[in-house]
Amino acid sequence: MSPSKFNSAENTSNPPQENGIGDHVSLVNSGKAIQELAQEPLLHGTDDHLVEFSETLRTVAKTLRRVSEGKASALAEAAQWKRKYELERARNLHLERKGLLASSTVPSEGHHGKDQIKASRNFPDEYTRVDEIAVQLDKCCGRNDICSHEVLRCGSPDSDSNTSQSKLMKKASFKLSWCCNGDKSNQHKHDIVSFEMGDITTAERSSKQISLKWESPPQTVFILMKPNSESVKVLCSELIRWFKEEKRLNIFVEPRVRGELLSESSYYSFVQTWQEEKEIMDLHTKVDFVVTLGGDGTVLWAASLFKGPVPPIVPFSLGSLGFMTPFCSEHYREYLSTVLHGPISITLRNRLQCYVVRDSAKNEIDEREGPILVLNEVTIDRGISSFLTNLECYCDNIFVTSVQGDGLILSTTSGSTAYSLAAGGSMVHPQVPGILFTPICPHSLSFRPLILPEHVTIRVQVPFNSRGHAWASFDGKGRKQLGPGDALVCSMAPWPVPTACQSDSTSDFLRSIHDGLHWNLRKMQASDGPRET
Ligand SMILES: NC(=O)c1ccc[n+]([C@@H]2O[C@H](COP(=O)([O-])OP(=O)(O)OC[C@H]3O[C@@H](n4cnc5c(N)ncnc54)[C@H](O)[C@@H]3O)[C@@H](O)[C@H]2O)c1
Ligand SMILES: Nc1ncnc2c1ncn2[C@@H]1O[C@H](COP(=O)(O)OP(=O)(O)OP(=O)(O)O)[C@@H](O)[C@H]1O
Repeated sequence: MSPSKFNSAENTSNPPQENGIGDHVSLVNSGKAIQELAQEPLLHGTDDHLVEFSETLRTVAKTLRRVSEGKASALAEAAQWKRKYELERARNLHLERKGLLASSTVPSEGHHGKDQIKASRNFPDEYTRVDEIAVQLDKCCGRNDICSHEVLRCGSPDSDSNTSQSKLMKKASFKLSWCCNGDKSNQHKHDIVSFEMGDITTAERSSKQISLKWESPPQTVFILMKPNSESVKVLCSELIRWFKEEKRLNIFVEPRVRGELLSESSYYSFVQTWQEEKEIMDLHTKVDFVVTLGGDGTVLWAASLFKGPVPPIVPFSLGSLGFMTPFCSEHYREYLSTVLHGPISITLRNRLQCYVVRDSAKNEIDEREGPILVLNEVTIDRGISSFLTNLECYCDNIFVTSVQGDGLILSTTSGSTAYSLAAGGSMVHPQVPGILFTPICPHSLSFRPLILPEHVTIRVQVPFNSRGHAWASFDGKGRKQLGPGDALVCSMAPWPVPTACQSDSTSDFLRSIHDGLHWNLRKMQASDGPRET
């Protein structure tokens, strides 16, 4: 074997030149040398080492030849693709310029049209060329189906054609807005997203922390207290004196409470109340804020007095659980001074409005009776009946399911920690907008609770073939019997209950599930013991 051949074989392993053509030439040369080397007969001699060395060299030479052949074919293929790419691009350019020329000849297009006509005067030569190219293109990629029009166009680096391309590539514009079922007017429609280049982003979030800031000082307070509690009565009397003497507020109480106060002392004669039930309807127009002294039941009671808008409620805890009562009564002066001064965080608690529709009313909701508003939940159960309830449920007139069991709870998210929780429903932050659909003891293994969006209307119907009656109760009160054919229709009410927070909505919620329910309380595992290796 001659040293020159050694050298040429070695040269093939040199890094190829950057330039594609030079690269190719050096590959061809080294390829030849390799071929010669590979065809050289095996050395026959006495030295075994030399034979072994020669064989190794032949193997290396063969491998190098395969590599060089592969690279050459890859280069050829790349060149073919490049040409196809250029042909396709030229064709696109041609089509687009043709389009522009056509639009520029329309006289009503103003000065833009003139510019485009001027620019198009430079085209003819290129047109002839691109027309030729287009013919070739039809032959190559048109027939073989290998060019992607869109992909090539997006990847085009040609800055001249960028404007016209972006015109052709522009995304269709659209807008999103809230719309109400059956609402033909545009009254309740407004944009919910900001639209930028067709990308959707939320413009506002419904569960923001809400802050209340008084624009004029509050003047009237309504104090509500749970009945039959001596400690609550004592606190109520103390609070009334403080509001009157320190804060110069007008004070409203329930008629029962005013009677109790007056039986104690005539001092309380300034305390106001109402004579007739219908006056309660106007209460929200007279009262700036409400103070409740009791447990969650007193907050529910307070909310139930307001059939329309509800003033902000400041709930003091004098019960056992107190999910909705974050204020400790011992520090009432401090808390109430902060409330009077503002700003304060509030939780806007949604309520459900419920209508009982009798079969005899032919499915017509009697709006005159007004809805029953609930802060926690409406429950439809079997009452004292020993039969399984059978309730047909519809959501926006779409059949959801038949509840066969003890009943169904339709709960607000505030009520999610009450009866619904006991029936296996999830706990939900009170500012999450939604309606919980929780079965009570369903006679089915697969009936999991649901959470439906706030905007739906739910209808729970007692079927005509039902064996028994059902009973609806509202925040655990005011039971109404539902016979076969009767229904309960329920949707989100427009009047939420604003309750003052001790810190903020989320901290108060988390504190109440920790302190009230001891949620996920478990002794921490000791750090000593077995470890993963
Ligand atoms: N099995 C149950 O858990 C069950 C049964 C019936 C009623 N309730 C609940 O009782 C409520 C009526 O309350 P009440 O005080 O007038 O009756 P109540 O005196 O019988 O008290 C019921 C308990 O539920 C608690 N509660 C009320 N609302 C709550 C809420 N939003 N989050 C967490 N706990 C809450 C109260 O603090 C009280 O401890 C109903 O709305 C219903 O949710 C629960
Ligand atoms: N002003 C009121 N008038 C009539 N009933 C009321 C009034 N305030 C509360 N109630 C009712 O009294 C019951 C008990 O009230 P609440 O839940 O506030 O006290 P509690 O039972 O001592 O508290 P907890 O439930 O936390 O142990 C509830 O059913 C509630 O509806």
